[in-house]
Amino acid sequence: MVIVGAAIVRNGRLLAQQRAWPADHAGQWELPGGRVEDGESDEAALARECLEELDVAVTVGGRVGDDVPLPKGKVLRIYAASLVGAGDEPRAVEHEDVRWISPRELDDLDWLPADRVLLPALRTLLASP
Ligand SMILES: Nc1nc2c([nH]c(=O)n2[C@H]2C[C@H](O)[C@@H](COP(=O)(O)OP(=O)(O)OP(=O)(O)O)O2)c(=O)[nH]1
Repeated sequence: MVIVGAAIVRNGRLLAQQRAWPADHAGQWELPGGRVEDGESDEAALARECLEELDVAVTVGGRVGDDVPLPKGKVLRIYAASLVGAGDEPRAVEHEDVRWISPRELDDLDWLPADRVLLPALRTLLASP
C-alpha cells in the first residue's frame, strides 16, 4: 500500500503538519498526505488529501527521494507540490498544527521516523530555485 506525501514549498519553506493522533504519534510532524485509494493515481490522492487536511488546492510535481518502507508493508512516497493560489493559507483541519519550516528548523522538528529519512532529499528540494 502506498502512502503519498506532499512536499509543499513556498518562499524557501516547507509545509509540515503536526499529528493530533494516534496517541503514540501525537505531537510528531509529517507531510500532508495519506493512503492512495483503489483506482486513484498518486497525484489525485495527494490533491484530495491536501484539500481534506489543509483546505487548499495543490499542483503536484515530481518525486522527492526514494520510497521509504513503513510498518505493515506500506511505503511512503513524496512528491513536490505547490499551492495553486500563492496567497492561499493552509489550515489544520484535522491536525494539531501546520507550520512553514525553514531549512534551519528542519532537523529540530520531531518528525515521524520515515519522514526523518527523507530530510536530506527535502533539504535539497528547498535549496533548489
Ligand atoms: N500522511 C502521512 N503519513 C505518514 C507520513 N509519514 C508516515 O510515517 N506516515 C504514516 C502514518 C500512517 O501510518 C500512514 C498514513 O496515515 P494517514 O492517517 O495520514 O492516512 P489515511 O488518512 O489515508 O489513513 P486511514 O485513516 O484511511 O487509515 O503513513 C507522512 O509524512 N504523511
